Amino acid sequence: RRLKLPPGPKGLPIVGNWFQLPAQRETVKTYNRWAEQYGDIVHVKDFGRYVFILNSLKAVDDLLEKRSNIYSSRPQFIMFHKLMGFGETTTFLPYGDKWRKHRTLFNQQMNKRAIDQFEGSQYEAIEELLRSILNSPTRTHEHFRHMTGSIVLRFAYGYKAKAKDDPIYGVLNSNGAAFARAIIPGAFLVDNIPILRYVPDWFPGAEFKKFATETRKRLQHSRELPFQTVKAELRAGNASPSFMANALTELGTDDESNEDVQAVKWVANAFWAAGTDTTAATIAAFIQAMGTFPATMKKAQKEIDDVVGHTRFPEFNDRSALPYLDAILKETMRWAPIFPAALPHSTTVDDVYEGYQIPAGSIVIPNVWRILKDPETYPDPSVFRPERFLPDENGGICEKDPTLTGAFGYGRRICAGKNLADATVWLAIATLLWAFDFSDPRDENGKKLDPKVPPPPGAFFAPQKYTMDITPRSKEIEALIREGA
Ligand code: HEM
Repeated sequence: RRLKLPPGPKGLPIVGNWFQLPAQRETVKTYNRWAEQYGDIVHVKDFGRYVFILNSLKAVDDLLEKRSNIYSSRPQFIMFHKLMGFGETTTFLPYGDKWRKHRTLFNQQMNKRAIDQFEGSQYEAIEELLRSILNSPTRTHEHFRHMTGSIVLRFAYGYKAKAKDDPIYGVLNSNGAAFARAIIPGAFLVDNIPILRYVPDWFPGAEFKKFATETRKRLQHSRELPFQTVKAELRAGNASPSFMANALTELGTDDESNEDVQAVKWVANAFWAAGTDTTAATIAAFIQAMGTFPATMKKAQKEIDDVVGHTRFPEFNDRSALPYLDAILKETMRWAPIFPAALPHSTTVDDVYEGYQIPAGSIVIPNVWRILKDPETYPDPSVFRPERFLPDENGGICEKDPTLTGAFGYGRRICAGKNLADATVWLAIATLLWAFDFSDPRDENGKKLDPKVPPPPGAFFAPQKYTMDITPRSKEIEALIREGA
């Protein structure tokens, strides 16, 4: 404790830097400004909590990767984690046995063989996407969400969503607004003045308790409804293969007092919560890049035409023959990382790094945006250039794979669904490039989009709403899309 803390902006007594913390505005801009001023590791204080922002690949590698045994917990907030109940989801569990159980369940379902079993539902979802784009090309964002949502639902529960307005979406999304509000540190006073959680519900100013109770109820319903459906199907012997059906069958019980059954329910829910918008946003960023960089799009389409032609849909088996597409996938995740600051980690014991103290319980935030836009690692970072990930004339690849340097996070908390995300995004890239030409992305006022993709205001990169010209690449392809495979 006698060691100094890393440099950072000066705070006020008691509240620390609470007023300067970016909440949902200017997150990356604020972190970058502090990085310029104070260096690779910046310290700020949020009331009594120590917060460290890591601004370089070296710092995240040294701490979140090499010391991941002590940098893999999550900060815990009273409102979000305890009162609303989000603290039980895989993503926000503290490091420990419960979290390990969740990750084991994830790993069993996220290996390549398990994902391959769901290829059929991925093909169905992508074909529906193509037809939807043909019919209403201005509503791509909605189509992407339905596509990724239906894949995740098939995967998690064996449920086949009928259309974009399937009632299950309403149930699973019912907490979106509450989540977005509560995830902002300090959004509720009770987080910084914990004793407030004990004020009676009728007390003036205690509306947060009602808000928390309602959120908790909706969260429980979104876990229960699909669970009860799969349970009934299993008992009737007509359950489709899915994560939940397989896991319950393996456990040999659906008894809800069993801890393992509870874990299965939460993990299935995390598939939805963590896997739908993330994947859809990545695909939206990809077509924005294609519309903005037409030479790259043409080059990729030539590669696909040579391997696939216009008389069949691309398939996963084509992947090894399409190296440029893999490079496009990596470049999409670098160019527009959808979690510009990943998710905050926290430390479980006191640590020392480069002569600075990092107390147990500190919040540690990786500045992913800065790392993936560092010109030392990725020259001309704002340019979408997949070639950076292909072997150069000496056969070496000089630029680091962004799926390993931040786009999926770090260490033991690295994205639990990255194999499914990789498969879905790859299939979307291959099939969309095979099917359509994209051009002239523009915002809602018809203004051309900034090709440099500015950092998002908050902690999640939801590509801004845009439209673009989307046209089928040939009559044969259009006919195939209308017919289906
Ligand atoms: C392109 C799509 C996706 C991206 C870019 C992405 C990115 C991320 C990132 C940055 C994190 C935080 C890692 C950290 O804290 O260091 C994360 C965590 C997580 N992701 Fe993903 N993700 C994607 C898709 C998915 C999918 C499809 C699923 C599941 C079906 C999923 C499940 C999870 C879970 C459960 C966690 C929390 C892991 C933990 O805390 O142990 N993600 N993801």
